[in-house]
Amino acid sequence: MPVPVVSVAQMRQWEQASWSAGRTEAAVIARVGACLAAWLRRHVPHNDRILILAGKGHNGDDARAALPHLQGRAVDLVEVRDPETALPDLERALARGPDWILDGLFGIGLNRPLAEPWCRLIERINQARSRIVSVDVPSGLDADTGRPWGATLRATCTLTLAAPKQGLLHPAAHTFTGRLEVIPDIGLVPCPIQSELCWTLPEDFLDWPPPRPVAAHKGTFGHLAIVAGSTGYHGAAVLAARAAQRARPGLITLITPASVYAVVASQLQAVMVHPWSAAHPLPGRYTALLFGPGLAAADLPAEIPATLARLWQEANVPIVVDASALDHVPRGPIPRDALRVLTPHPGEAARLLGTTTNEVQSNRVAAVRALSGQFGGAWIVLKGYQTLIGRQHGPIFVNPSGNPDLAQGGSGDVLAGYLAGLCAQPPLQGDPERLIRYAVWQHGAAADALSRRHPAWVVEDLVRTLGRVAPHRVASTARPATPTTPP
Ligand SMILES: NC(=O)C1=CN([C@@H]2O[C@H](COP(=O)(O)OP(=O)(O)OC[C@H]3O[C@@H](n4cnc5c(N)ncnc54)[C@H](OP(=O)(O)O)[C@@H]3O)[C@@H](O)[C@H]2O)[C@H](O)CC1
Ligand SMILES: [K+]
Repeated sequence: MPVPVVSVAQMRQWEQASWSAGRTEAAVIARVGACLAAWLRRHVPHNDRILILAGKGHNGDDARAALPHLQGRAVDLVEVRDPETALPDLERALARGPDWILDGLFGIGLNRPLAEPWCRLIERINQARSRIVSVDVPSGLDADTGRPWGATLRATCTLTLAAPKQGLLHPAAHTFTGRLEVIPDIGLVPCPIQSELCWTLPEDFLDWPPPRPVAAHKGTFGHLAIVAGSTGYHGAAVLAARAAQRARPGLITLITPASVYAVVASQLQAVMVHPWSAAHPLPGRYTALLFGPGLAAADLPAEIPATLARLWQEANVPIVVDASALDHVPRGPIPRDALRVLTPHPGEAARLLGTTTNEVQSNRVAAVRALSGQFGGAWIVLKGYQTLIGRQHGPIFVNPSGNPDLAQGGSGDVLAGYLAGLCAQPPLQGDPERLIRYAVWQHGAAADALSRRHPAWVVEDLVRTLGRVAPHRVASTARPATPTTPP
């Protein structure tokens, strides 16, 4: 189950509900400590030195509770109840050159500006060349607003507990949180809070996609039609088709303008390729359609935008629209019960909304709502850091996977192809929300798996890795799943 994004007040409410139901603080803190240690054992090389900073509140208790689970590791603990008296101990510990710092100075209990000695201490820690892993919240950050209370630790990674705090998702907070990860199960009662924003967890996909029936054949898994590519952009069509293959629909047909037919067709084998013709039956026998990517050249056949506009308003099959094809989607109502998905990046979203990229980025949730509202309640995948998935009404899901190595031409084509390849499969069409969330998560998780192995990967590597990352439970003691070696 995805977890809600919560305010500090809501987190306190959840805490109180847990204590009222008989859960104890001591048990929760012990569990948090074990989870933090599990994360450190998984990510910190064995000979690296770890410094634990334990503050005066429960955030400090959490960090301290990791210690018993880190036997055999080089660990120092510094208690920081007062910034001035703790400074000599801190300096001694920093002189030992910790590779990692577990930050348990302040969590959601920080409720007023930090005095000068605290700010100096925090800046001193920032200057050390250690990777900082913050417990729950980077110390110094207001967990509601995402703004510093004077000074804030700059974490490489923030392990937030039970649910993300709303301030951590604020653009102003990103430089302090580093990569945001959620440790969902810390022993509280089931979350009593509902929220507009929900955070996708890898474990949401432990049982998804469902196993294939033993007697299934390629007809069981549908037939995707991709209309993509044009002069100068033929590679986008090839990438989308190859990524669609990784989703494993029964069949894929790629329809591409005659000007690039030969070059596109020569790069694909299992995918059937046809030159564009207005006479090609659409939706015909297809179980989903993808329009875009690469439909961008000035000499694009005029019937392609017209066909997209007609099908968008009439066809009963799922339609995914990406990249330059977004400009040809008609506003207004869409057929009831037919899946429609738009996958803009922030620049495309801004163009569709008649605003600026900065405006979109400053309130991404509002951009999703507005776009979906304009396009008949279609699903919107607003790409970028923490991709958002949602519609005009209902929950909006934040995707946790992916990293800056995805910022390269073609990665969007790959997402569109993979997503459409899943949309084409009748056994998966009954749960569009999970389908879209899975496609986005898998795309980011494949990038994360590649980046763990070597940073200089390219989009072609992404296509090979897509679909191979097995979802795992966060902060279990097991190692995270890594993809099998691409062929
Ligand atoms: N939410 C949960 O269900 C659980 C959270 N846990 C962890 O606990 C912290 C929150 O712990 P808490 O003890 O409430 O507060 P902190 O540890 O964040 O802060 C410690 C104290 O610091 C004081 N404070 C506040 N502002 C300042 C300031 N500007 N300068 C100096 N000191 C400040 C404040 O005490 P005061 O009496 O001085 O106001 C705080 O109490 C949460 O983030 C999780 O890590 C547990 O795991 C249990 C479950
Ligand atoms: K912290």
